[in-house]
Formats: sequence, C-alpha cells, structure tokens
Amino acid sequence: MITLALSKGRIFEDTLPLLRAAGIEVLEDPEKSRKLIIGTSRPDVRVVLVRASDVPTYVQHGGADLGVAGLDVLLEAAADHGGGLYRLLDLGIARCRLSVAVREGYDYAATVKQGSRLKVATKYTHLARQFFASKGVHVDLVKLYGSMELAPLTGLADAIVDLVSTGSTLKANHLVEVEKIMDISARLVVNPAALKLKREPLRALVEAFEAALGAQA
Ligand SMILES: Nc1ncnc2c1ncn2[C@@H]1O[C@H](COP(=O)(O)OP(=O)(O)OP(=O)(O)O)[C@@H](O)[C@H]1O
Ligand SMILES: O=P(O)(O)OC[C@H]1O[C@H](OP(=O)(O)OP(=O)(O)O)[C@H](O)[C@@H]1O
Repeated sequence: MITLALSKGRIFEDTLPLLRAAGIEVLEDPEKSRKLIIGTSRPDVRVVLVRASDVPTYVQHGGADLGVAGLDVLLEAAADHGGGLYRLLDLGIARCRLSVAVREGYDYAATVKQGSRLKVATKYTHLARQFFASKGVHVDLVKLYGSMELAPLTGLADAIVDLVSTGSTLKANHLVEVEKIMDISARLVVNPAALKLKREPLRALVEAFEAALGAQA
C-alpha cells in the first residue's frame, strides 16, 4: 500500500489533475465526506487528509509515504524540527510568494534604514527570522496561526510575513507588499525509508507524476 498525504482545499484540488494524469482517480470528495482516508482507483494507493502544516510530520514519521506540501510549510518545518524527508518534485501548483507587508503609509524603508526594531507577526517565524537576520534587521516576532493581515491594523505588529498570490487580501485590508522573501509552489515529498522499502512502486508513481507535469508543460 502507498499512502499519499494531502491537505483539503487548494493542494487537494490542484493535485487531482496530476493524479488523474497518472491514472489515479480519488474515489471521494473530501468536501462532501468526513472520511480522512480515501481510496483511489488503484487498490494499492490511498490518500490521507491532514492539515497542510501536518503533511511534513506525516511523511517524516512514516504516517504517509508521500505528501504534497507548499515550500513555505516544508522550509518552516525543516527549520523547526529538521529535515527527514526528500523533496522530489516541484509540482508547480499552489503558486504564491512569501512576502513582507505593512499598513499603507507605514514607512518600512525608513524603519529598516534607521535600524529600529520591527515587530513582525507571522505563522512563519523561522523563515521570517532567517530573512530579517540575513538583512541585519532587528525584529520582534509574534507567532500567529492565521488572519495575519489583521496584526498591523490592530497595532499588534508593524509588519507581517505572509503568502501573497493575487494581492487582493492585502488590498482589502489596506496593506502593501514591501518585499518578496521567496517564490512558493507545492512539492512532492517522500519518506526516505519508504523510498528504500517500496522502491519500485514509489518510483513508478513519481515517474507518472513527472510525466503528468511534462505533459502539462
Ligand atoms: N492564495 C494562495 N494562492 C496560491 N497558493 C497558496 C495560497 N495560499 C496558500 N497557498 C499554498 O497552499 C498551501 C496550503 O494552503 P491552505 O490555505 O490550503 O492551508 P492553510 O490553511 O494555510 O494550512 P493549515 O490548515 O495547516 O493552517 C500553502 O502552504 C501555500 O504553499
Ligand atoms: O493574495 P491573495 O490571492 O489574496 O492570497 C493570499 C491569501 O491566501 C492565503 O490565505 P487562504 O486563502 O489560504 O486562507 P486561509 O489560509 O486563511 O485558509 C494567505 O494566507 C493570504 O491570506
């Protein structure tokens, strides 16, 4: 049995066409079912549904052989509790960027130039710390789990580090993007032990994903 960890929402939706191109149909819609283990048209392949930020943990500890997770989640998890999984493929899905944003009218450049401390709210504390350290900017980090955009509006922070795609969430909250930290897309990751134990079936599946990506390009 091969177990693939996916998160509900965009990762699941965007992975479906790749699975389909690899000849694998997922048998249930996670938005309609409460099941957390879903079968596929391949009796030897199943999908487990986990929180996006739990995908690295599942794959690292062998709860799943493979997983699909954003580079943001993977790098943050690696900084937090080490590597322990292989990043195999850039699937080119769930594309966005990790950026710094501030309230409209806030003089970010001046704060940075003056060497003042910057209060930054984010879910990505490790990535934010690394980024600002590399720039020599002193920061106080506030860990949040969502609705980062609210932090500068309520005085909780001067800036946020969050994902941006169309920019409409920032715009709706009168925030502006001031710096891009990195481009993000979802990656296929694998448990190293599983890669040894289930070498052939996993290789075949990864090749099918690669072919699906090639066919899309
Ligand atoms: N607006 C967006 N556009 C494109 N990709 C995005 C966007 N927001 C997030 N992503 C990517 O999709 C991944 C999953 O995001 P999703 O919103 O489904 O989970 P989440 O709610 O952030 O995670 P969790 O449930 O663990 O808090 C992110 O890690 C990121 O790589
Ligand atoms: O630039 P945009 O296109 O507006 O996208 C950016 C938003 O998308 C993500 O949130 P998401 O929609 O996933 O909501 P959630 O993480 O709070 O579920 C991210 O945390 C931003 O808030």
